[in-house]
Amino acid sequence: MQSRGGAAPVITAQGVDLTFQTADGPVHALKGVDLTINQGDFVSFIGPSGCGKTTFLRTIAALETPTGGTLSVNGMTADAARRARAYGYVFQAPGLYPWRTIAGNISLPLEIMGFSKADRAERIARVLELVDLGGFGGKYPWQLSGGMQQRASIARALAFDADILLMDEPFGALDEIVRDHLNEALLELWARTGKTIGFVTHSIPEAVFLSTRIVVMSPRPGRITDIIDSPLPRERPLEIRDTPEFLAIAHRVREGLRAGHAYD
Ligand SMILES: Nc1ncnc2c1ncn2[C@@H]1O[C@H](COP(=O)(O)OP(=O)(O)OP(=O)(O)O)[C@@H](O)[C@H]1O
Repeated sequence: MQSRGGAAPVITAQGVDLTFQTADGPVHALKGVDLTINQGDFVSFIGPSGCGKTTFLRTIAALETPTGGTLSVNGMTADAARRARAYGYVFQAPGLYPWRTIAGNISLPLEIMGFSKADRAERIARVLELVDLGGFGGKYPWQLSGGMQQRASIARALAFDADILLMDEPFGALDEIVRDHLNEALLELWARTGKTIGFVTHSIPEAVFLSTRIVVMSPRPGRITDIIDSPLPRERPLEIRDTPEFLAIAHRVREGLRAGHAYD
């Protein structure tokens, strides 16, 4: 098995297939996906558009149902894990309600889940600190920069303290400097909380900088073509991106992407 260092498997996919039936015929979004994600792993999914990255993340979150294979999340079916609120999900766009303050946005899922007012206040304060937005709870989304809004959406996903965080290209729309800053902040948050993270990205440096494992995918059908266990230490300053070790992993990812790319 792929279990390493004694860490428990949290997400296990075996032969996962997902075929969408469309008016133009079947689309094989995922084909024979085998993957084990262990407790505390930071796993990035990288690959060209249409290789099934988002579909796989959505399948883990039970937002899509596989048409074949088995998938287990925290020892349950993905659907049971969703009902047990096993994960927080961060979408590509922050998706904050403009008529609610930042604290009000973070509060919303907690209200739906029935947390008491005092418990909500305590959780909101804690997650705002975690994403470095202490003091911004009373602001409205439009009063914050894009990077701050995305941090607020991460805080919302963290507020009910699930062990798993699923993030679908959360920093894709941000400029490089902001992205660098958020990458560092995310690593810090991951180190502090010990969460298991699944992260979709198009960026090779981002995948290599953040991950303990990099999953390279290829389209038509969407499948895994390489899984790279990173030899980099967990504590990573941005300068690590200039080291030969970093560049060697980036090279392997690039080669994997090139091999699976159809250029059409
Ligand atoms: N609900 C759906 N119905 C039909 N086809 C779908 C649906 N969702 C995704 N697909 C198709 O499945 C394939 C995989 O899509 P997916 O969004 O997972 O790719 P991706 O790797 O995340 O791409 P991107 O990087 O562009 O976000 C694509 O061909 C897409 O068109």
